[in-house]
This record gives sequence, structure tokens and C-alpha cells, in this order.
Amino acid sequence: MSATIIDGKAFAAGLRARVAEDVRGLAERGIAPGLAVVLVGEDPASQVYVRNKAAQTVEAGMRSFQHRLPATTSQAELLALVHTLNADDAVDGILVQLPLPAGIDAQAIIEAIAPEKDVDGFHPANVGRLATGMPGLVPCTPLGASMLIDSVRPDVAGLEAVVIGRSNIVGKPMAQLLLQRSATVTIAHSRTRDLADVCRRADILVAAVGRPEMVRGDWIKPGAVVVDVGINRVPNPQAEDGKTRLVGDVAFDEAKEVAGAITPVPGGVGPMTIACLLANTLQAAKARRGL
Ligand SMILES: NC(=O)C1=CN([C@@H]2O[C@H](COP(=O)(O)OP(=O)(O)OC[C@H]3O[C@@H](n4cnc5c(N)ncnc54)[C@H](OP(=O)(O)O)[C@@H]3O)[C@@H](O)[C@H]2O)C=CC1
Ligand SMILES: Nc1nc(=O)c2c([nH]1)NC[C@@H]1CN(c3ccc(C(=O)N[C@@H](CCC(=O)O)C(=O)O)cc3)C=[N+]21
Ligand SMILES: [Mg+2]
Repeated sequence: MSATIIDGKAFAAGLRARVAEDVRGLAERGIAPGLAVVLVGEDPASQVYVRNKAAQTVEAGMRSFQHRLPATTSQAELLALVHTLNADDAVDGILVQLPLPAGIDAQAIIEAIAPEKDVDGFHPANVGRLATGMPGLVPCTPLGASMLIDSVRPDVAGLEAVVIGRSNIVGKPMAQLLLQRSATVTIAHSRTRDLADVCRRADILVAAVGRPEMVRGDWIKPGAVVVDVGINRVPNPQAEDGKTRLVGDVAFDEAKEVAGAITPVPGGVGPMTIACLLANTLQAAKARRGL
């Protein structure tokens, strides 16, 4: 039996279309939601994400403001930019691309972002809102991943969910969303013993580790929903054009023979992250105007 391949690319296109539709409604009232993306330094992978985000923001009818700062930018300069964006009425959402160069305290930058413009959902105010079940801005990657889970397994109540990874941007908020839906949630990490055995219990398995193809086919419970958040660039000697290819944290070819449903990389969670960023920007734009 081969798993259902969850088409994140198509799902994301549908979500972006719904966002664009809603944005057209706001345009009739003279409102154009705006997203500011701040990129510090020259990380080539980050530059690709920033470009994709900008293009899709404009496609959805929103305004895109890009700020590229040199890697030598000081903490004070970055804080000053965040304060300017907080005060700018044209800006509804602020995303500061992570990781930041060494010497900049990312947590201090995150805390400087106005919570109502924090479309990444990383500010402690939004983290606390998620943890306590209050409405707020939810981190884009876990939000997108949970939508993909919903699309194949709308009721996860009582199921065993295992999230590998405990970062603030993916693992922890992913676990919160699954807990909110009454899954029985285990968070695994680099100190977890017998990781393969822990994973074999999972009806829902989310991998957010950053280790290429770490999760093997025999770690997966037959019929499980497998969500691969990992984005890993690995050498690809076969390729004639590029020298690398993208793989997830799951050994896809093995896993798809065991899982009930699985997200591919690319074309799974990644496109959902950007679509959810646009959805969060729309939500922030409405909330800031009391709509
Ligand atoms: N698709 C998308 O939109 C996005 C994809 N990503 C990708 O998702 C992956 C994870 O990202 P992120 O959460 O930021 O990464 P982090 O590096 O912040 O966190 C990785 C987590 O994996 C755990 N881990 C590391 N090695 C092991 C191991 N051998 N066994 C078990 N757990 C391990 C770490 O444990 P410990 O805490 O103990 O160190 C940590 O909790 C990356 O590949 C990233 O590129 C990230 C964001 C968005
Ligand atoms: N403040 C902040 N917020 C983030 O949300 C954030 C961040 N910093 N830093 C980096 C990570 C990573 N991330 C991705 C977004 C889209 C794809 C994506 O669209 N991936 C495509 C492929 C892209 C490609 O081909 O390179 C896919 O999986 O199909 C991947 C990764 C957001 N992140
Ligand atoms: Mg993906």
C-alpha cells in the first residue's frame, strides 16, 4: 500500500486564492494589507524565501515592503527599523527572517515587534495566547502543517501525535496546535531515548529536525499521517544543472510505503508556510482596524 501524497503546493494555492479574494473585499474599502520582510545578511537560501514571499504577497493583492540590511547591521540599527515598522500605518505584518547574524540577539528583536504585527507568531504575547487557547497570530509553519493534517485526518482527538523537534518556531507551536485538537502529544528532541520506538507509536508524526532523511520507513506506524517539515539541501551528483537537491527529514521513498498519508519535500509544508504568512497578514490587517 502506498500513501496518499498530500499536495501542499495545491493546498497553498487554494489558500492564497481565498486570501486574495478577501483582500479584494478590503480594497473596495480602501484598505491594502502590507507585509514588511526584513533580511539581514546574505544567506542565499534566505534570499530565495524572501523573493518568493514578496512575489506571492503582491499576487495576493497586498503591499510588500522589503528591507535588506548588510550582515554588519548592529542590534541597535535593527531595533530602530523594527520600531519604524511598528509605527508605520501601511505595515500590518512584520517578519524578520531568522536566523540573524551572530551578535544580534534574536529574542530581543522578536520582543520589539508589536504583537499585533507579529505575523510569525513568535512574540511571547502570541506564544502565550496560543498556549492558553486565546485568539492570536499562530506561527506559519505549524499552522500550515496542521491544515495539511486536517485535510486527511480532520479529527485527531485521542490519537498519538509525536513531534520531533522542540524549536520555538516549529516544534513547540506544532505540539500546541495538536494538543488544542486533543491529540495525545509527545515532543521528541536530541536527548530523546529510543527515538525510533517513540515514533512507531505515532498516528500523526511531524518531523522538524533539520537532518536529511533521518526518519526511516521502519520508524513509521502503518497508516500514520507523516508531516515532513525539514528542508535540507544535499549534494545531488545525478543533477546536470544544479549541484544540490532538497530533501526532508523523512526518507520519503521508504516512508510512503508504510504511511497512510505523507507530505513531500518540496511541495509539502514549505508552500503552506508562505500561504499562512499571507493569511496571518490579512488577519493582522483586519484585527488592527477592528474588522
Ligand atoms: N517548511 C518550512 O516552512 C520550514 C522548514 N523548516 C525546517 O525544519 C527543520 C527544523 O527547523 P527548526 O525547528 O527551525 O530547527 P532547530 O534547529 O531550531 O530545531 C531542531 C530540533 O530538532 C532536534 N534534533 C536535532 N537533532 C536531533 C536528533 N538526532 N534526534 C532528535 N531530535 C533532534 C533538536 O533538539 P534539541 O532541542 O535537543 O537540540 C531541536 O529541537 C529544518 O530542516 C528547517 O530548515 C523550518 C522552518 C520552516
Ligand atoms: N522569521 C522567519 N519566519 C519563517 O517562517 C522562516 C524564517 N524566519 N527563516 C527560514 C524558515 C524557512 N522557511 C521556509 C519557507 C518556505 C519554504 C518553501 O516554500 N519551500 C519550498 C521549496 C523552496 C525551494 O525550492 O528552495 C517547498 O518546500 O516546496 C521553505 C522554508 C521559513 N522560515
Ligand atoms: Mg515542503
